[in-house]
This record gives sequence, structure tokens and C-alpha cells, in this order.
Amino acid sequence: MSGTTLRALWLSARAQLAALPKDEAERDARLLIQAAFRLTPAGFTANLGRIVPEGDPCKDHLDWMLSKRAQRMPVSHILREAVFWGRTFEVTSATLAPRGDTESLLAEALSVPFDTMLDLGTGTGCLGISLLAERKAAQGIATDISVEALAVAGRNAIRHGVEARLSCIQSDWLAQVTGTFDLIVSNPPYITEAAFATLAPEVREYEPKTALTPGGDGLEPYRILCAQTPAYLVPGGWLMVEIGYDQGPAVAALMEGAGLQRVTVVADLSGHDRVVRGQRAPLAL
Ligand SMILES: C[S@@+](CC[C@H](N)C(=O)[O-])C[C@H]1O[C@@H](n2cnc3c(N)ncnc32)[C@H](O)[C@@H]1O
Repeated sequence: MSGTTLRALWLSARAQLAALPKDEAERDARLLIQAAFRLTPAGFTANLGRIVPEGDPCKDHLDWMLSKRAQRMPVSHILREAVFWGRTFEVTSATLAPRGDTESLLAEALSVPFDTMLDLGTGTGCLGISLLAERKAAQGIATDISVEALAVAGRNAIRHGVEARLSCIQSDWLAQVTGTFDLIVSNPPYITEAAFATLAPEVREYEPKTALTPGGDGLEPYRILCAQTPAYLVPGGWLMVEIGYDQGPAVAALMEGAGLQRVTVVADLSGHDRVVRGQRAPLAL
């Protein structure tokens, strides 16, 4: 039987991705082989000597995935999934792939008590779903302007068993939202129009522009959220948003201007400003 080894396929895959930065080519070649042959990371190493027969459908699948990656499609869009806070979320061309950076916002949100939460601009639902998965008694609403993204969030809610506690509604920010919440989170589009043009092809060409940039100075969603969300917070409730590394002072000023208290800019693990949080004044006793 003719064939090749998995090790030879791996070397060939790295060569096919040679136009990518070297560390990305090595990482992604391995990830795609693991996905094509359904191997765990440990299984990958253990199977390097395995013979892959000519015509193996897993090899055909790998070839397809490598051709997409060589065209700069991100791995999350090829695999149609990405991991966020230890859970796997479906990703499509209608959604931003969940980012490790956004785990900083989730960590901040999990540091306050809440029974009700609102996730504005939910995308895959990674924030709202993770919040409800971590707080079994909580319930909430996830919104997006994109119905296609909401469909993905709905499927992810089922996948993670929170669908009975999460309502997914189409809304232009708060336009269709009613009620008050202990916690409001949002990772809105915040990249400036100028910076959008400089993004890597993986992001600029494959992820939805409406998920990445609101145009202009990138701050318009924060102006809307800071002006409107205080009326949707219970006394003592928190608004927490993800920001770009240089937007902390501007977003903090917007929160303070909207009357929120204890406004703080929080850095991520790399030391970059990543989250701004502010609290509606608690009821006076
Ligand atoms: C940066 S993505 C964040 C997605 C997800 N929350 C996450 O953290 O991965 C921004 C999301 O906001 C949504 N969005 C953009 N404009 C919106 C608007 N006017 N009203 C509601 N959602 C909006 C986009 O469709 C996108 O899903």
C-alpha cells in the first residue's frame, strides 16, 4: 500500500504555509493536522510515524484546510470553532472569533456578583454564555445587530446548556432592550477606520467589518453605551467594556460623564489597558 507518514505531511504542511510568520506556520500546520486526523496534541506526537494511505479522506480534508490557510483564512474560520474560557464556540463568517484578550473582560465581570446580565454585541455569545455557564443561578439577554450572529450565539447557548437562561434578541445596541441588570458587558467594535486598513488579512478579509470597526475614531459605541446603559443598571450595577489599548482615558471620561462611579481602567495580562468598568451609584441607606 502506498502512502506517506504523518511526519512527512507535517513537513509538507509547514512548507505550504511558508508565507506566514514562521511560528504561525508551525502552530497552524500542527493544529490543522490534529483537526484533520482527529488527534489530541499528545496523539499528534505519538502518531508521527503513522502511514497515511494514498486517497485517505483525512488527507484530502487536510489539503483543503491548508489551501484555505494559505489564502489567509484564520484557523478559527477553517475549523468553524474557537476556544474561549475553556469552552468551544461555533464561529462563522458572521461572527468575530472569540479572542484571548476578551477573557480579561470576562474575568472582571466574574469578579462582581450578578443574577441578571446583559451582553451587548454578543457575536458568538462567548461573553454572555460564559457568564451564565459560570453562574448557574443567573439569567440574561444577549443582543446583536446581526441576525446571523445571533443564530450562532443561540446554537452556542444550546451547546453549553444555558439556552433556558439566555434570550438572544436583535437590537441596535439598547433599542430593543427592556429591564434592568446587575451587570452589563460589551466588547463593541472599537478599531478606528484608519487602523482597520492596517489589520492582517486574516482579520480584515475574513471577519465581519461591523464586528471590528464603527468607523471614525472607534469611540462611537462607547458614547452610546455610556449615555444609555446607566438607565438599564440596577443601583450598584456594573457596566464593563473591552477597549483598545489606547482608549482607556477616553472611555473612562465617558463613563464618569454619564455619572458612573468607581470608574477603573484595567490592564490585561500583557499590561495593555483592556477593560473599563464603572458602577451605578448604590442606593443610599
Ligand atoms: C468586537 S465584536 C464582539 C463579539 C463578542 N462579544 C466577542 O467578544 O467576541 C462586536 C459585536 O458587536 C456587534 N455590533 C456591531 N454594531 C452593533 C450595534 N449597533 N448594535 C448591536 N450590536 C452591534 C457586531 O455584530 C459584533 O458581533
